[in-house]
Amino acid sequence: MILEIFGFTAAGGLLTWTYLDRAGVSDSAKIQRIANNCGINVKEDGKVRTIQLLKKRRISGGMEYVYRLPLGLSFDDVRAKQAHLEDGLNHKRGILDLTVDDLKTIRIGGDLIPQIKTLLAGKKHRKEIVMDYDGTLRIRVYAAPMPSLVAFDDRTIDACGKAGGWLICVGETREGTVFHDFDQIPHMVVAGTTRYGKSVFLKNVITTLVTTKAKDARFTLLDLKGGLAFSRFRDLRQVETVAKDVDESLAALTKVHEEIKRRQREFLAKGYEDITEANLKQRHFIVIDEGAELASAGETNTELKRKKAQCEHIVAEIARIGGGLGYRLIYCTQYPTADTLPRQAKQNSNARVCFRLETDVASRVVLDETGAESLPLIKGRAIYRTDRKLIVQTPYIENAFIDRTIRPHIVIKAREETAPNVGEPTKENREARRYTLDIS
Ligand SMILES: Nc1ncnc2c1ncn2[C@@H]1O[C@H](COP(=O)(O)OP(=O)(O)OP(=O)(O)O)[C@@H](O)[C@H]1O
Repeated sequence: MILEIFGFTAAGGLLTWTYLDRAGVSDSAKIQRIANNCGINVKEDGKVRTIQLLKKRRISGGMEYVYRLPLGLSFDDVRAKQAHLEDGLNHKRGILDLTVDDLKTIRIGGDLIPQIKTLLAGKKHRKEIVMDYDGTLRIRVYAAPMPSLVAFDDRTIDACGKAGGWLICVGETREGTVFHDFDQIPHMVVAGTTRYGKSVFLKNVITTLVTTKAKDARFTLLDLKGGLAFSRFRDLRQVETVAKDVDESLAALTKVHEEIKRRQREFLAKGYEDITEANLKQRHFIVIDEGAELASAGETNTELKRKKAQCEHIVAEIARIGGGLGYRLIYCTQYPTADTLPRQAKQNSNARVCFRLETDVASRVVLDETGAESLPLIKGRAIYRTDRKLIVQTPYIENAFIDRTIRPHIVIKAREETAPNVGEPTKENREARRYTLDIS
């Protein structure tokens, strides 16, 4: 039960509540007033014109208001005032999400005021708004915020497995769970400022696919943040490499590139158009975190610059031709700029998962529009952009859960201790490569 109150007064130990069932009416009037007061308007022929309400409807968890924008006002102008709209809608008002069971916890014989204060403290919500523009301005007002924590558990993996395809769970929206199918959209860009959930999201993806596609998934993991985030996956049967620096990344990418070229020749010779026609079940994921470390622009060391440029070239090739051949690129960065997000990777990645970013410029680099800079300061909150744009709370996966889940897939691997050279083995690098048996 959602009770909306205009405030409560405690008089003589009694609490007076005003119950309201016409939130929609008052919110539309408020939006109009806030719009006028905070400058969501333009002047035309001496008259002030603002947004004009066309219609409204109930939606799950709130109301949607549809407006016509006056000529000369852009969606960005309105979005810049999102905080004004939200604060205005929450002015002197709170939403209490109380259940009958909550009320039953109050001990009538006890001191009522402290009990009620404690109960209300945990139950007060702010209204949240979400805005969209599709020729008309849509403002959705939700009575309660989205969940700020969604747990990743066995049910998350089961839901992906049961649905078939190469599904992973992107997160929860207000309307339900959103999945991404890597066979429908092969490549993905993941971006977001530090500590908002990129690595956790990548771990969600790997853990899911290792479990649901145990036989067919393969991974090349480039962990340029020092190898810490992906090291737990190192000994999985499905994992080819965990590269930790530019040299190791170049070696791993070169190997993938050679495979791609080989497969391309094979498909050409056999007349297959793509992986589906070739009826190959295997998919090879190349996961790069942090992509900016491979950017050659700005690198002052000549040798390193050359290696990074080679890496960039291969990443672009994977993005351009890899999809149809069964290769999937997941490119992750916290510093999205034209230099750190290669054009081919971006153009060929029709899925973007974008956590909060510092600026609207960075948001445009990733999403081609602003928005990521105004996501709330909530870890795991992201925009999932395909042909549509959804705000999701990505699931939080615990390392202990990952370790338990992937344990059956761990194998004994011969680990290469040094791989100084890339490409065809020479006498020197054959000698330099030694292997140790790693028993985990
Ligand atoms: N989906 C989530 N739900 C709730 N909390 C999360 C979620 N994802 C991440 N967090 C929290 O945020 C912390 C940082 O997450 P993560 O390591 O994924 O950040 P990151 O974006 O990869 O940061 P960096 O770029 O600095 O490596 C986690 O340790 C966890 O506490």
